[in-house]
Amino acid sequence: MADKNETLHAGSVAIVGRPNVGKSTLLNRLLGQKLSITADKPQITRHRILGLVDLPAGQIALLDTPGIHRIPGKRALNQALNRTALGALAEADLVWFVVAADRWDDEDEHILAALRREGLPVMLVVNKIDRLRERERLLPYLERVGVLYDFVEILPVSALKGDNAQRLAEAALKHLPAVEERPYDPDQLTDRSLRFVSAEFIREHLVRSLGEEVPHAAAVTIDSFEEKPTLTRISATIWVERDGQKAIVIGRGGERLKSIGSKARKAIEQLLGTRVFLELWVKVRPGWQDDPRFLRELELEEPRWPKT
Ligand SMILES: Nc1nc2c(ncn2[C@@H]2O[C@H](COP(=O)(O)OP(=O)(O)OP(=O)(O)O)[C@@H](O)[C@H]2O)c(=O)[nH]1
Repeated sequence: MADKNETLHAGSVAIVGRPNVGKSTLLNRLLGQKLSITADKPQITRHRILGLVDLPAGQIALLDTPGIHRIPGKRALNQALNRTALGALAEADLVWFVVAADRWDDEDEHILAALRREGLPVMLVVNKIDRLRERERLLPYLERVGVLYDFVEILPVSALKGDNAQRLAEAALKHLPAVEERPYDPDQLTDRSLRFVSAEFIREHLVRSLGEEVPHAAAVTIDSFEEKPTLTRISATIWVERDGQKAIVIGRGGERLKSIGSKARKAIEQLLGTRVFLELWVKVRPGWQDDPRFLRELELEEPRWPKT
């Protein structure tokens, strides 16, 4: 229950923005823990990931979403990513529209047009302020973009360094519905299974260790996941579209696959709090990005948040 004098607020906030703008980094920063995968390559987030932020004044169900592309192209995967991102808006009470402090382009414009159509309250989150070499450029930028929409608030932040991140969460709460009680279990981090998050951590290290082309052609599924008190045994498959990509992922003498496995294992051990035995396989599945059944296997269908 809320204290007598304190009003609790709770609700969902969708984090939207173009690819690579820092949405997942912001989610992880506010959770104080890694949940959503990040990389220095666009379009890494493929799912709607929910992370729960529990604060003294309330709770925020943060919805991280795939970067929205202006022109998604013909591939079923890309279209599904855009649908997922825009679909999160239907669940949201408030939107964080994330843009970069040093750039505003057509893709931002396109997303803003979609937000206008939805008519939800929108906070403009101007990220990566740590990258600005000349700080005096920030104010004119904020003035210029601030008039493009009736934003409920505009906040410059650095998701990477943490500047203003806490203020952003506190400011968002004020725009969420007042509630009698905390709707979520404060100990619950996400609506995703540990199995799902583990597959994502493997994909993160895969993406990080490869060049530009293969990451988008790669997917990860978990074949088995056996939890024991001190050891978790995981067997997973990395799917690619062509034999050449399989060879790249495995690397000379299996070195690359070994390194991906070792980094992913450490990340999963942190998440699970147990030792992890991780077995990785690489298999070819031509055209998986256009195979709706396989996309469903990858959980591109959204789960529902289990209310407590
Ligand atoms: N300098 C700086 N870099 C940042 C900041 N926030 C994120 N980044 C970097 O930007 C890159 C992309 O970050 P992500 O969080 O993966 O971006 P995203 O918007 O989730 O990307 P998509 O999955 O493509 O939608 C990573 O290399 C981050 O480390 C920031 O505040 N400052």
